[in-house]
Amino acid sequence: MSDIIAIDGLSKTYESGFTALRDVNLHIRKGEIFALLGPNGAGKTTLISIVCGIVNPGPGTVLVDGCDIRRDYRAARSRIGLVPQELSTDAFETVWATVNFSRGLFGKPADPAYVEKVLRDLSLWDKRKDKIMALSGGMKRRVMIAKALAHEPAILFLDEPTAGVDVELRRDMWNLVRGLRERGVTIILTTHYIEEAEEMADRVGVISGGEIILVEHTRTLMEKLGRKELRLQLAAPLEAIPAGLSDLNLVLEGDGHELVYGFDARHDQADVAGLLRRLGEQGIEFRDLRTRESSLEDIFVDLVHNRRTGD
Ligand SMILES: Nc1ncnc2c1ncn2[C@@H]1O[C@H](COP(=O)(O)OP(=O)(O)OP(=O)(O)O)[C@@H](O)[C@H]1O
Repeated sequence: MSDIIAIDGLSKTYESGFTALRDVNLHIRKGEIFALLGPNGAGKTTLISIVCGIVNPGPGTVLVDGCDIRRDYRAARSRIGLVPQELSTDAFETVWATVNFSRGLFGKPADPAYVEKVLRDLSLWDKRKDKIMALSGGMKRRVMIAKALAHEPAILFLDEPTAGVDVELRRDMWNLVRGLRERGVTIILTTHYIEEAEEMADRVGVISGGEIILVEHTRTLMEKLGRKELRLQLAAPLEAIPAGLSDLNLVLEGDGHELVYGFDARHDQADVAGLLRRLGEQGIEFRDLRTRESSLEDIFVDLVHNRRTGD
């Protein structure tokens, strides 16, 4: 896959003197779903806003489908649809007029059939004659997406697309994102719902303190950094881990009722059978056992935390 966005050596210091991005290098591949994860204030919106031409870039280069965002601003911008975090649209216009106007802004000829399809995909067709101000918050968000798609962009940025939206809209949103990807649209999203990134994204990038600290295939990341856990519900509570088992990575939880064995997903041949045998030798019985793999959320929290504490 070729790169549709190439960010190299990008930094950004706001007029206040605050440096929001430091030497960011990030290449997004054509047709992928890329999730940008980071704690509040990490620089996600700043990065997206620079690529979309809303915030002035600092040093470094950004190419969008080969177009330099400074030298070739209009061409670069025309490749992009942006669904911002905040709703911003002309409240007095109808849905139909708003979406068609957005298309016109990019110099695209009118295409009512295309706009109809976008509105239908977003369950907005019945609302096309309604004024935006008369719509519910969820419907307004759908309009923001329709606006972003109006000029048939090759790249769609979704900044916190599902923050505060209901389950139905979330589901529609992800169906839409999958449909767009099938048509070759590249999707970059920021999200606080890490399980969504885990489910949706081909690759994830983690940003913290204005620096990209990791970019990885979602699955590889889970395999590389994920941990597995075996949880045993004990028949009788233990006060402490028996000395004979102290060489194992065991933790007691639930007032001594639960024994947790943690091991690296990389070595998933970890000796579970050996552990169970040794428990038997110690006379420790259990009623139930469960395994759990760490989620992307666990991995993310570890990464950002380690970065902050310098581990
Ligand atoms: N116009 C500005 N002037 C000065 N500082 C700014 C400006 N815009 C953003 N910042 C600062 O830059 C940092 C990064 O902000 P940004 O909005 O990019 O983070 P974010 O990762 O999108 O966070 P969130 O998840 O909270 O939306 C923050 O500390 C913010 O206060």
